[in-house]
Amino acid sequence: MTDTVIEAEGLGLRYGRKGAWALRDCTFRLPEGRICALVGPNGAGKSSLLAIAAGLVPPTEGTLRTAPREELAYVGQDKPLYPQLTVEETLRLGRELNPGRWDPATAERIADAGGLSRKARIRTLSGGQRTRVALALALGKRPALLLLDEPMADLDPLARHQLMGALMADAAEHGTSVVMSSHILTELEGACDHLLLADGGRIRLSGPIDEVNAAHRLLTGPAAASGELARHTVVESRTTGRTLTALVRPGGPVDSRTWQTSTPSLEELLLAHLRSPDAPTFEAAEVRA
Ligand SMILES: Nc1ncnc2c1ncn2[C@@H]1O[C@H](COP(=O)(O)OP(=O)(O)OP(=O)(O)O)[C@@H](O)[C@H]1O
Repeated sequence: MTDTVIEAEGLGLRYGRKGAWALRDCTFRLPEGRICALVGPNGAGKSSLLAIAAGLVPPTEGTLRTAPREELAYVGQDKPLYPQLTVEETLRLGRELNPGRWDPATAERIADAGGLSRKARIRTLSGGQRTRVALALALGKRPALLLLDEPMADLDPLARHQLMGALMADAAEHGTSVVMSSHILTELEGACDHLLLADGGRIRLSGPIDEVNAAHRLLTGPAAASGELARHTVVESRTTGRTLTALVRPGGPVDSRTWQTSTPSLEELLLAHLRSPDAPTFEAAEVRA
């Protein structure tokens, strides 16, 4: 089994003693070196999970084991930078705070690619420019695990594309594990190789994207044959006139005389799960404990 960079067991979090559970019964494993997409609707618990992994919030119940703090970098939604410092001073601070780890070339490459003046004060930067400086600081730390909470939300499409490319190249070169939450599926598809779907505080899909995809099929066939679906795990099924379309996890061979089958796109797969909150969870064989 590959080494594990995050292992959560029965993880739960509630804010305040009487608050609702933001996370509940989360058990999953993330193998080292993956680029993991953490997706889910608003309020699913993505930020809460990342905050626990970053050591910012203790879980209310259960455990999460991960890399030691000095090997973690976290970029949250509110990028806490010192407004009065310049870009250059901020990077210098990064070096001072991470003795023995700091990689100035990487940090400067990420910051400079945005055309930022190193003399510019943080308070004069736009939201997207601050994001770039925060990512430069995070990558300059040479982390074993990079935790990113909606990192690209305030970047323009060109900057997003460029920064995502730089991030992926850097992670591949150094074998960095990355967990990245986002609502922009196109940003994740192609860039990520591992998936965690959070929904209602639970993890509903977990595993390598290839394996998650391969476990699902989209079936189209006559509505009258709906009884045949009983042998499969049905995530979602919809009937339009006499035609039935279903997203299933096949429990055996699918009869090709009755059903047209195709592999769902990542988006189809995620949307079908989100529309069907009661569909059984899926954990790829590779990440089962
Ligand atoms: N500081 C807080 N105090 C109280 N409740 C909170 C706090 N932060 C989050 N919550 C609650 O915890 C739940 C999970 O929130 P969280 O921010 O982790 O979700 P999310 O998946 O990151 O959402 P989004 O996509 O909107 O950023 C929500 O119901 C939210 O209202």
